[in-house]
Formats: sequence, structure tokens, C-alpha cells
Amino acid sequence: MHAKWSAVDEYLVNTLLPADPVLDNLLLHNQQSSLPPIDVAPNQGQLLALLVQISGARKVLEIGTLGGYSTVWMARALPEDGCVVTLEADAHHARVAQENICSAGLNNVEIRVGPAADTLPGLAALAPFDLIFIDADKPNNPLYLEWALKYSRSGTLIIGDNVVRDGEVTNPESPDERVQGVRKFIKMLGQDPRLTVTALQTVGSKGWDGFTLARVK
Ligand SMILES: C[S@@+](CC[C@H](N)C(=O)[O-])C[C@H]1O[C@@H](n2cnc3c(N)ncnc32)[C@H](O)[C@@H]1O
Ligand SMILES: [Mg+2]
Repeated sequence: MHAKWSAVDEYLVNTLLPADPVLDNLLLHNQQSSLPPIDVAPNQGQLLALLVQISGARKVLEIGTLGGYSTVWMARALPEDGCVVTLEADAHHARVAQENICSAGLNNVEIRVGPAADTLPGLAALAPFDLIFIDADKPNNPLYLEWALKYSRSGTLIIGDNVVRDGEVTNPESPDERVQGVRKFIKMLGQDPRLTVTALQTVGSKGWDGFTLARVK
């Protein structure tokens, strides 16, 4: 089944998305730098870019940079005065991301290095953000949602990545802390009267997963 999911993704990406040597090189550089291939898929990157544009976002906050693949998708979609602030705990990942962002010719991205729990409190002066993409260590998703809400305004979009985890998200007894973090995150989203929220499962080149999409009322 997975082979077919990947084949469909390949077909859709090749048919719908323009060839993009900058992003191809970015992924190659990530691979050569031994980064894990856990970036969003190209069609999901394009979805993030579309969400930036549809929402008219100018200020984007990303939690979890890796090599900056999703960062570049969002940064490119911004208007001229827009910016992405992206948080990364791993100094090597952040260095590779910085190189990738320079190679992509972008000057609207700021990487803050350190555990997001430590760097988030320093972003108050930049808030509110218009779009917040949560894609880091999943056990901390509940904490990141609290910060996202603090740094939001009416209309802010909050996106949570990798919330299905091969279906394991339905298992309340899961010993996996990432699953437990995501389960608590989803419960918080569902119970928060400030949010309109949905979630979608996805299959494709990245397996079986999904994301949440919330809008602050
Ligand atoms: C799934 S990857 C991000 C993928 C990226 N958003 C993309 O799609 O191209 C998660 C990243 O979060 C980082 N990370 C893990 N724990 C973190 C923390 N406590 N604070 C900030 N970043 C963290 C990891 O080092 C990793 O680079
Ligand atoms: Mg992800």
C-alpha cells in the first residue's frame, strides 16, 4: 500500500508543482549533512505556502526547523514585509538550515537556536503571529499550543504536524510519549472555546500521518 501512496504523491507533485532545483538542493544538502528525512512532503509544503497566502499572513512562527524545508516554503509565500521566525534546538540542524536559507536567497527568516521552551518566552515583542506551525518534539505540543495561543490574535492559524502517527494516536495506552503529547494537544484543541479546529489524515510519501488546523476566533 505504501508504494501506491508514494506513487500517487509523486504523480501529483510532478504534475502540479513546478520543478524546483532550490528545494531539491536543499533536501540533498540535508541528506549530505545527515539530517533525518522528516521534513514535510512537497505537496504539504505547498499547502503551507497556500495557507500563508490565503490567510494573508505576514508574521509566521515555526517551532521545529530541521533543515528549513518547510521554512523555505512559507518564507517564499510571504509578502515583501513578511518574516518567519523559526525555532530549532539542535545547533547542527540550525546551521544546515541557515546555509539552506542563504542558498535559497531568502533574507526574511530568523532562526533562534535552543529548546523552544527556552526561546519562546523571548518572542513576545514579535507577537502576534499570523500563522504558527508546530512541528518539533511532540511531547511538548501541549506547551507549544499554550504559547501559540498567547502569541495569537483573532484569525491566527495554528497548524500541528504529525498528529496521526500511523494511527497510534487512537491508543490511549500508548507508551510513546510523542503519541501522548499529541493526544493531549488534540484534546486541548478540541476543548478550547477560542478555536475553530479540524484535523486531516494524510497518506503519501511520508507514510500515514496527518495534521491539525485551527483558527483563533
Ligand atoms: C520534524 S522536524 C522539523 C521539520 C521541518 N519543520 C520541516 O518540515 O522541514 C523537528 C525538528 O524539531 C527539532 N526539535 C526537537 N526538539 C526541539 C525543541 N525542544 N525545541 C526546538 N526544536 C526541537 C528537531 O531537532 C528537528 O529538527
Ligand atoms: Mg512534521
